[in-house]
Amino acid sequence: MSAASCNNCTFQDTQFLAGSCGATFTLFMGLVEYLVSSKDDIADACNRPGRESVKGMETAEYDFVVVGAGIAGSVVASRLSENPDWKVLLIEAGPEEPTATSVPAFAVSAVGSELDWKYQTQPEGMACLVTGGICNWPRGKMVSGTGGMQGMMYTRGNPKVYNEWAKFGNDGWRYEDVLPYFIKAEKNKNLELVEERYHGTEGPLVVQHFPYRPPLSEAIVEAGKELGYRTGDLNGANQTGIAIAQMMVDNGLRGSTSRMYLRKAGARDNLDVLINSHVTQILIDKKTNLATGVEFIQKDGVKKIVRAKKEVILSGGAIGSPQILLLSGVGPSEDLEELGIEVVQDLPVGRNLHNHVSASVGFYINDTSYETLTTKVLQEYLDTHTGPLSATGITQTTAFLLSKYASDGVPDIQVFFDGFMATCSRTGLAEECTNGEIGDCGRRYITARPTNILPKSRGYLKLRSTNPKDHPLIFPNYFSAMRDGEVLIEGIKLVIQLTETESLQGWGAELDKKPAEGCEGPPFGSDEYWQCVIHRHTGPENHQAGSCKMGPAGDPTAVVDPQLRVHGVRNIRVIDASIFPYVPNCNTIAVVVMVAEKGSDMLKNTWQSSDKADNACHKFGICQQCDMNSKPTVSRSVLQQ
Ligand SMILES: Cc1cc2nc3c(=O)[nH]c(=O)nc-3n(C[C@H](O)[C@H](O)[C@H](O)COP(=O)(O)OP(=O)(O)OC[C@H]3O[C@@H](n4cnc5c(N)ncnc54)[C@H](O)[C@@H]3O)c2cc1C
Repeated sequence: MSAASCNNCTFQDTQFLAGSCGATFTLFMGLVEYLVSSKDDIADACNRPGRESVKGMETAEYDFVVVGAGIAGSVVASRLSENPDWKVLLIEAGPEEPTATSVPAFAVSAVGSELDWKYQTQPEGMACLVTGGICNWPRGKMVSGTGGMQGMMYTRGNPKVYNEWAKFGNDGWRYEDVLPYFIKAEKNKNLELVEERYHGTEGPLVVQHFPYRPPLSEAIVEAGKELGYRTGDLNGANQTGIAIAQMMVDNGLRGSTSRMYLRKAGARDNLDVLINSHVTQILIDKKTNLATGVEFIQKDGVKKIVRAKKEVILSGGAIGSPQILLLSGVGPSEDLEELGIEVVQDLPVGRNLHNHVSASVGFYINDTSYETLTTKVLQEYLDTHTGPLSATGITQTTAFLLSKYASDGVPDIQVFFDGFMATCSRTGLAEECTNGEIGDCGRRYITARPTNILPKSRGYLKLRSTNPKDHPLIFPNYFSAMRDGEVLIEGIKLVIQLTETESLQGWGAELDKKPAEGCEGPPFGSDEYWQCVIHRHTGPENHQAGSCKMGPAGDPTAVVDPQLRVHGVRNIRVIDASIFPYVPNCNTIAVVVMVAEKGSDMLKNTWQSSDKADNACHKFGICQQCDMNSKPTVSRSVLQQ
């Protein structure tokens, strides 16, 4: 940790970059981190809202307590605090968002560091076999959440996905209902590249192309076009196609929701942001099933509680939110009883957990250029926020494709590409190759990652113990639906076709035919071979969802209702990726932000009218008991007086 300063402002800036590339690179990467963190325009120290303690917090009368300052929580806390009459507390387990996460090229560098919860799945029979069936599930533990360690790609998924959500009884979640919230959140700065009627220009979330891209990214788009795919807006009327994706980035800096929403709201007197504080449970009155606040442990180990007059909002993500509910007695009764936890409400919390799944296909290209993180590149970034450090190499190119199993024109495959990322330099010298050697770099190795984005397999999580610091037991059940593997193998074949196009042959693209470790038996390229690859070298992906599923009261698989309120418990909502009935066929952040915007409006609608009614109650001296959802039972005519 070091204190970063801007004029007279300071904050505890967590250093993670030096250790992110292995021991040989520590010195140079440490220097890079020091230089980046010293820049006031990147560190933004004066606008950091996080505090390790808040004076008078325990006696403070918060209206709302929001748990988790990740993608969703940062949006919810800033939207709620727009009402100056409401006092809002946002609690985050990790530290402030480190400065070096702002640099796009270090998109995923915090993975594996102390800023990562480092979840691991229980051994699986059909996935990640090369590591004993255990898959890594990185999740961010810092202000910005997993938003501080992700690729910044902005995609919304297919309109039909939301129409399906609504078909399950989720009124108000059709595409036409959610589109206004995608638009509300967005400030699109490349309108010339998109179909305008689907995009917003007034929201906090800046969306545009990175300032830089390596020429190969354009060649990949051309390859897609040769195969007959369209390019253009992948978030408009037609999702299928290949394009340089739009990204959440502004002025060459990562566009986390903490930077774009929370820091702007941070100066408000009615918003407190408490960091390094791990929420252990929600306080629920067992007689009334009413949530009254939360319990948490601070960094020094001291346990505290804080009260919420109106609601507790869980935005702890697809692992954190169900874990907190389970610790609070909300979950499958048989699991809770096994651990001796008193059951408040029997609900399928932690079930329906699922994720996209991918495989990696490597190929060589003719490119003798050097490592892109040189001292010159660093200087360019520090001066103008442009150049290779302001982007994620060819990872900014993506494709949404249809396998032969796709139905209704909804893409079931997304392809990501990895390479040309300006990270992990050993010396920063201009002639350094990607492997850290000095000299002739020869050919360059890049990978494509076809991903099954409409998986059918469903897993679950449950508590390991009653200790809130213990990670839950995670069982993803990858490939338990056979079709998931078949779709993925189709994706691999589509990627190979891409490399055979004139456009990529111009780069000398050549499939890496060295058999993957443990898959030497079957003939290379046969379905049997790819089966082996996907099971042994599974790409476990990072779009975990569904563990507090949204559905109407009659749905036995639902945890929250279409207003995001936990069934049968009063004054708790879940607002994050865990509420997705099923994960949309795209990267998940744009969707989480949409859910957070919509959830914030639901909270405002509930409580602004309730406040009005309360005022009317007091004015006319006729206060009555509140009903289940805390709407005062006061007659309309009184409100209209
Ligand atoms: C390597 C990687 C790359 C990715 N790339 C992309 C991409 O390019 N585009 C995209 O759209 N998506 C991407 N994603 C996915 C995306 O980051 C997540 O879907 C998104 O962050 C989920 O948002 P959330 O608000 O649900 O949870 P999170 O962002 O994870 O936020 C949850 C927050 O709650 C906090 N928390 C949890 N438990 C507690 C507790 N007990 N007490 C206090 N605080 C708690 C956490 O510390 C965290 O800050 C990527 C993810 C990863 C890991």
